Order: sequence, then C-alpha cells, then structure tokens
Amino acid sequence: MLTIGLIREGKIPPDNRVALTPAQCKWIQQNLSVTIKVQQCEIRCFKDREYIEAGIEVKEDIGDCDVLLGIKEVPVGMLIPGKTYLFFSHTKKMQPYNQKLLQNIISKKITLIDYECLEHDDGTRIIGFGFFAGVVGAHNGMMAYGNRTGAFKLGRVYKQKSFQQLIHTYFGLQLPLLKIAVTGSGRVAHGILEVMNLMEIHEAEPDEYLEKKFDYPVYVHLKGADLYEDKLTCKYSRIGFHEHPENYNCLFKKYISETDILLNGVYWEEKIPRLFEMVDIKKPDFTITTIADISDDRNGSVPCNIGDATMEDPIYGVDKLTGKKTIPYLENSIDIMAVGNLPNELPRDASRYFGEQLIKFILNDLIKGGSKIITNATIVKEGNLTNEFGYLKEYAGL
Ligand SMILES: NC(=O)c1ccc[n+]([C@@H]2O[C@H](COP(=O)([O-])OP(=O)(O)OC[C@H]3O[C@@H](n4cnc5c(N)ncnc54)[C@H](O)[C@@H]3O)[C@@H](O)[C@H]2O)c1
Repeated sequence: MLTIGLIREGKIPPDNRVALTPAQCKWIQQNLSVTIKVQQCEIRCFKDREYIEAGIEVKEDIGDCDVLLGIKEVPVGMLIPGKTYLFFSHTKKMQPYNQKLLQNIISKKITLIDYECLEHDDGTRIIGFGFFAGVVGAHNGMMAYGNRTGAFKLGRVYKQKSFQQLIHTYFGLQLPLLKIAVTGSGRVAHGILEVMNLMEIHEAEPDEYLEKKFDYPVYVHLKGADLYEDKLTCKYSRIGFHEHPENYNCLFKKYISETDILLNGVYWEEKIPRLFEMVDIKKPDFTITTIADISDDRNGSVPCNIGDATMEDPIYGVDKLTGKKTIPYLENSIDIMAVGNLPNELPRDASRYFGEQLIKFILNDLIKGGSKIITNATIVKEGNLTNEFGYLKEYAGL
C-alpha cells in the first residue's frame, strides 16, 4: 500500500495551499489502497483539525511516507534524503534561484517529479493552479483600474472566504466604458474569462474591437492565431509556433491604442516575441494604463514587469519615460500587477481545484508506477538526472 505525505510548505513568503483537501484525503483513503499522512502546519488553508476530523493522521515526522506532495520549492534544509517528491520545482528553465535546490535533490538521492512537467502527449499540461491565478489576477487588474480612475471600487480577494463569496461582491458593480485585452489560451486565460463573464463584460471579436466604438465595456480574447504570425507565411500553426517561436512576429501592437487594461495570461519563454517592447510605452498611442501580468515573467511577454510585488501590496507603477518603478496610479506611469502566488488569495478553492485534477489524472499512475506521464515528468530519479532532462546537466553541477 502506498503512503502519501502532505508536507508543510517551507518557502518564504509562506504558501498556504495544499495538494489535497481533507475531504479529498478521506475519499482517497476510502476508495484507493493509499494511506495519507499530513505534516503538522499552522498556516495551511485547511487546519490540522480539519484533517483529523476527516480521519487523516496528522504528525510532525512524515519520513515514513513513500511519496511526499508539496506545492512550492522545498527549502534545501527540509529535503528528506531518498524520498520521492512532487512539487513545482521551477528548475526546468534553469532558473538561477533554484540551482542549489536541484543540486541538493541530486546529492540527497531524491526522486523529483515536477507537477509542471506532467503533460498529455500533445504537450498540454495536466495539472496546475492557473485557473485561480487567472481569477485573482483579473480581479486585481480590474481593482487597480478602479483605484486609478475612481470610477468603481473593488475590495481585496483574500478578504473573502471563498470564490463563491467573491462572486457576491460583483453584484451591482457598474463599470465605465472600458476596453480590455485578454491574452493566452490555458488555465490562466480561462480564469480571466470567468471574471470577465461574472462582471458581465461583453466579448468583442478582434476585428470589431479594433474598429467599432462601443457604448458598454468590452473585452477581446487574443489567442495564438490572433497574437502571432509566421514571419514568412503570415500564418499561425500551433506546432510550428511551439517548436520555433523565434520565426514568429507578435501582432499585439495593433491592439495597444484601443486598450485600457491588459490581462496577460500567455505562456512565455526567451525565444517567444514579447507583446510589445519597452520603447513602445513611451509612445503617445500607448493608452494602456493597467496591466495585470498574470503570467508573471519578469521582463518577459510584458517587458515593463520589472519584478514581483506581494499579495499584501500587489500593484506598482512604471514610469513611461524612465521605465523605473514608481508608486501606483501616477499620471505618467503604467500600473503593473505582478504577483507570483496569486492563487494564495483563494487558497481553499485553489487547493480543491488542484486536488481534483491530481486525483483524476495522476493518482492512479502514482499508485501503479511506471507510467509515461510520470516518467516524462521525472527530472531526477534516485539522485540521477533523467535523459529527458539531460540538458540540465551543467546547471545541476554534473
Ligand atoms: N502569477 C501566478 O500566480 C501564476 C499562477 C499559475 C500560472 N502562472 C503562469 O501563467 C502562465 C500560463 O499558465 P497556464 O496555467 O495558463 O498554463 P497552461 O499550461 O494551462 O496553458 C499554457 C498555454 O500556453 C501554450 N503553450 C504551452 N507550451 C508552449 C510553448 N512551448 N510555446 C508556446 N506556447 C505554449 C499552451 O498551448 C497553452 O495554451 C505560465 O507562465 C504560468 O507559469 C502564473
């Protein structure tokens, strides 16, 4: 019988999410040949007491578990040698700040399966928190615009107990004439669209968004083919773009002068063209005043993302001429919402959503072992870098 441990998060700032809720743990123990143990924790969004009430053992030492589930990067000092871990390691893009973590995973003969690398055959990611990042990020972007213009007021998401309660706060919300560009096609984009619809903002097609004058607030949803075209053929192919994004131009610039708020959820890496360049924000037709960069790649698809803000203080300004950080809501600045742990504002809903995907798509493979999905997401196996991730050799110090 497999024993799964839910570890206490150790990253600073503290993360209050968890991979399985008490009700999900109870269901798993009743229906599958799995035992779950939960490491004591005072800041988790589900209290130890809730796990105990669900019949789950809560203890400090979970060293007797076969598989340990976390969320964020596990601090090096908390890694238990020889164990199998699943968490978001943020090492696959050779992120410098996690190099030491990967090196320790190797030296401690650990097996690391990264949630981010669990993919269907066509490369679509299987599990993630993106939906609630999209929800919280879209809300925060709208809130920032309301604060800047004084046209409406939205409160903070984390002050609501649940997504359901957040929805109630939208009752009676009256928005001014607004044009919003939503980018991306994954979970984050779906969360953004959920908020657009809950706020009863109408969707406009890309061509009418550019040409028509509306007397009500609208958003446009820009996906792959609306955003990128091959430099030679002027066409978009998903496979072609994923394999060679450097052969593509970005088409976002034509939307800039028509847009007040950008809610960004695109996937980005170094070779993918940015939505615009830093020089563009100096131009008079750069009318966007508020950007929620939910993708949150510093100097990535949104170049004026000049670093992360925090949940407590999520918005900063960027001066349009100097590109330097300012306080938010200044006349000559663009407001940026860039926070790396957005789902933490709705941790119970986000954890439930994550756990459901984990149970539905991954748990059986974990129990049986040896599946292609798990194998392909295994960065380190018993202290050895796997073939799939051989390109990390130098980064891993081997
Ligand atoms: N700020 C936060 O708290 C937070 C939380 C979750 C996700 N994110 C970030 O938001 C971004 C989007 O996340 P998501 O959950 O929507 O992801 P997702 O995996 O659900 O969707 C990503 C989309 O990007 C496309 N894509 C995937 N690989 C690609 C590639 N190599 N080249 C081009 N396109 C590719 C996919 O087709 C898919 O439509 C990611 O960068 C993620 O790290 C941020």
